[in-house]
Amino acid sequence: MKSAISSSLFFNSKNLLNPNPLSRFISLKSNFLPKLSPRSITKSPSSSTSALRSISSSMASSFQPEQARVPSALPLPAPPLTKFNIGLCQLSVTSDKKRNISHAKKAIEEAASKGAKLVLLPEIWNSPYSNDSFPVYAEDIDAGGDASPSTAMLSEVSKRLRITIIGGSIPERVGDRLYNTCCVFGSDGELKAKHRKIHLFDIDIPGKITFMESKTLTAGETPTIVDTDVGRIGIGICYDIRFQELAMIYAARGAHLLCYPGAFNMTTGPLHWELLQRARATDNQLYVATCSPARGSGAGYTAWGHSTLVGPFGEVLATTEHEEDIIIAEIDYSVLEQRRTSLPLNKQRRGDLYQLVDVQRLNSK
Ligand SMILES: NC(=O)CC(=O)C(=O)O
Repeated sequence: MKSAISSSLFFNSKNLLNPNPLSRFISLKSNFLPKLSPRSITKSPSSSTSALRSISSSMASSFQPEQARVPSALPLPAPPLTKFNIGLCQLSVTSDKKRNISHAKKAIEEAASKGAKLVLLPEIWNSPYSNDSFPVYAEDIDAGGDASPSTAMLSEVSKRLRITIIGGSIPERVGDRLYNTCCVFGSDGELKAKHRKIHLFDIDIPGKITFMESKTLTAGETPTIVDTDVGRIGIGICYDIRFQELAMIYAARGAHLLCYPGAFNMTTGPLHWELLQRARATDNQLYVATCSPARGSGAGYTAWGHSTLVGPFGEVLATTEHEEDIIIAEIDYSVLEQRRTSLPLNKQRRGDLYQLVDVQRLNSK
């Protein structure tokens, strides 16, 4: 792996040994709290009101937007490319792994031939999405070659076509553990980052959907943000999109774009899929791209489909229905600055009232 920010900038094994990773934050945070004199702590209601007034005036004077994210947000880096096309390959997935790999390869080639410089694949595109299938289809990604035909294909195609690929996800085997893993390949064919789904999808809505990824999978332990030829990209897999703190951490680390390979379902998809993408994009004023498998007939798990690109104002820029499709859409990072200038959320946060702690980055200091 070359330039995954998660491992190069922010990882520090010495600090991970700290038994209380939040201890430094707790002492930091106490500096932001208004100081209460013993006289302002009283049982009388009227005095409480005046104590509250004095708290709020002291807060107003300690307005510290730059402190709302701990450590403070990094400036948005200049991307190597301001404007480019992204390709979202909404693929049909079968139980034939060889077919899935050659099918994905053709779709990537088609997206590149239509001008995509970045291609995003769906969650679990080389295998059916089921706990029975994960162990059977899992690959040893680190061993590579014959042990991981899916990622060998991604590496070959990204190098040959000189494009960046966010390789959806596949089941990964590491010893006796299985992960739901997304591999990012640079335009030189090198594996730049590997994201293991951090939040496992365990859901039980009686009569609608029950699925327990934790029966077979192990959760990943690190956020993944990676510098590529097409900007700084934060990665999440499907259920990870529900956890806004992850997206906020990526934004604070200077992400231009968040990519979520995902396979929402027929119960949550109609209500939540687009809503969550637009929320992550609007709150963080960046691009969000998602890619789902196509809806397969007769499959045990029915994917919602609707792969989408959302802009930094929460606008749906491109989307599709549930069948197989390849979406080609333009990303223009100059819009990020425009949006952030006209609606400067980053300068308006109330660091004296609430804070987001990036535990990994804090520990690496
Ligand atoms: N499949 C997932 O990981 C998530 C999902 O379908 C949901 O959150 O709903």
